[in-house]
Amino acid sequence: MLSDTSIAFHVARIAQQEGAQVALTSFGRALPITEAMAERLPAPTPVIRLDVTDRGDLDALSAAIADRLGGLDGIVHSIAFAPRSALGGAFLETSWQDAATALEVSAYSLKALVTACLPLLKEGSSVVGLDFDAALAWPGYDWMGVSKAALESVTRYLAMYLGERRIRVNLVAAGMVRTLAARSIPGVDRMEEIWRTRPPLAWDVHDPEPTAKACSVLLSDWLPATTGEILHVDGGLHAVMT
Ligand SMILES: NC(=O)c1ccc[n+]([C@@H]2O[C@H](COP(=O)([O-])OP(=O)(O)OC[C@H]3O[C@@H](n4cnc5c(N)ncnc54)[C@H](O)[C@@H]3O)[C@@H](O)[C@H]2O)c1
Repeated sequence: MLSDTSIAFHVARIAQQEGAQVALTSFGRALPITEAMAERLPAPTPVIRLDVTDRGDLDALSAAIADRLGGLDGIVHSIAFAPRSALGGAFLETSWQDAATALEVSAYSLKALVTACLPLLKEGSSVVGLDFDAALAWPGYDWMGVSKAALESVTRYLAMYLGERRIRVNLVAAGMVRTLAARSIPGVDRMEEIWRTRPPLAWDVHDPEPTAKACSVLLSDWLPATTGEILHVDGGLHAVMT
């Protein structure tokens, strides 16, 4: 998480209010920011270093979690990144290298994170990722949109391969939430306008709570037979043509 607008901040807050113990991950220059944000959460929250593209960080992850929390019942993947050239309308010019960075950090990382944590995950564990509806092409979302389509597919494959261990893997496809990452997408004003005017249920881009609550439900044992699912939390926008 990069600020108290981050979706992950609110997932952590609600999970703690519901009785969960939570650890956060962060890396590089964001690490001290995440540590400062952790202080604002209702309960003590360790921060573990993790760059999802760093093999060493991934290899050290399960031992660090076991050390700080003693075990693991759930994972929230709230991670995405695309280089500037992969967003904002330059889709036809984006190099493979920049597209590959978006795909690795935003989609392959779900597999990397889950397998790194696998020694700790047990029957009934739940993995939840943050998605942005990839059934459509969005103005300016470009290779991040392609990465979300990949994330949706990675989720279905993880659901298939982890089902026999009774580990669930699902996504929350959220509507626009005004976070630092969202504000950095060129053309985001047009996207926000879509959410201000078109969903059947009124949608507030300043309110991450509906998204965070849905993550908590998927983390809990209230949906024990649901996996490989994409739960839309977007005011119903995905379902209508208005
Ligand atoms: N904000 C929205 O409108 C919206 C809507 C739907 C889905 N989402 C998704 O929600 C998730 C969280 O986004 P957010 O809007 O809260 O923004 P955010 O900037 O708070 O979260 C993105 C996080 O990704 C992390 N990250 C980037 N590269 C990483 C790497 N190599 N290793 C580890 N972590 C890395 C950043 O540190 C940051 O904490 C993302 O997957 C995003 O695509 C956001």
